[in-house]
Amino acid sequence: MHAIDIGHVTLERDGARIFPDLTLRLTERRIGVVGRNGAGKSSLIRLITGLVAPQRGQVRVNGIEVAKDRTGALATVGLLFQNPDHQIIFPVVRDEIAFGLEQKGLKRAEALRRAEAVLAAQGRSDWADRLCHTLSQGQRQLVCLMSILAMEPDWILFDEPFNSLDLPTALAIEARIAALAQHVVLVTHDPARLTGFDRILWLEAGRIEADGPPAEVLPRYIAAMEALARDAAC
Ligand SMILES: Nc1ncnc2c1ncn2[C@@H]1O[C@H](COP(=O)(O)OP(=O)(O)OP(=O)(O)O)[C@@H](O)[C@H]1O
Repeated sequence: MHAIDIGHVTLERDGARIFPDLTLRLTERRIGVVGRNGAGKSSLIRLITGLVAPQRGQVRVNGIEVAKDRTGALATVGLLFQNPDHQIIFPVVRDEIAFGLEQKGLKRAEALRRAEAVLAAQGRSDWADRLCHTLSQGQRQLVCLMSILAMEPDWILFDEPFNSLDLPTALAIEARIAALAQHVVLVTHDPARLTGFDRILWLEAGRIEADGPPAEVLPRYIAAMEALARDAAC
């Protein structure tokens, strides 16, 4: 069963209480997360990947307690950061994609073979020997996505993947996300990217302000943000 289970989670970081008591069960294929700056969206993503551990409560993804079983978590959940340069370690594309597979225990030759298979599946075989820093930001983001796809996780999380991309590149990344077979959780400030999604979570100061289908949640969210913008303009 594909499910993210967050049970009575309290999360504090450096003394700041981010989630006082969060309970959520997520099973849909396409889940969008919206909210203002500081609402807790990135913290939620970090909890689901197991990069931060809650002080109280549990986070399980497909039954794996992600903060404790790091190997299980890496095989189950992949995270695409907003900035590919926070993710890319290796100079050459093929090595970057193979790295996670080697971490997973694959022999180097097999990891490289799989990296090349992922590049071929994405129509990017010619990138294998490219230096990552010679690719554009959108292309580097695709390298990060391919590194995740190589790991074959059941869930892929995206933390504001469209920021600092031009419109055609953002649309291309959106189309790639739409085509993924995996379950997706996508954090974005742009509600237009979430219209076809199954479920939207609206976070507000560490609480769920609204949770439901896009047609129900997004118009309320947009209206609230427009009201805040009007107030700020006065
Ligand atoms: N390491 C930390 N130490 C202390 N406070 C933190 C830490 N990380 C996040 N916070 C606080 O937790 C709250 C939620 O932060 P988070 O980054 O999850 O929000 P966000 O919704 O992703 O915001 P943004 O849209 O600006 O990226 C904020 O008030 C932030 O200041």
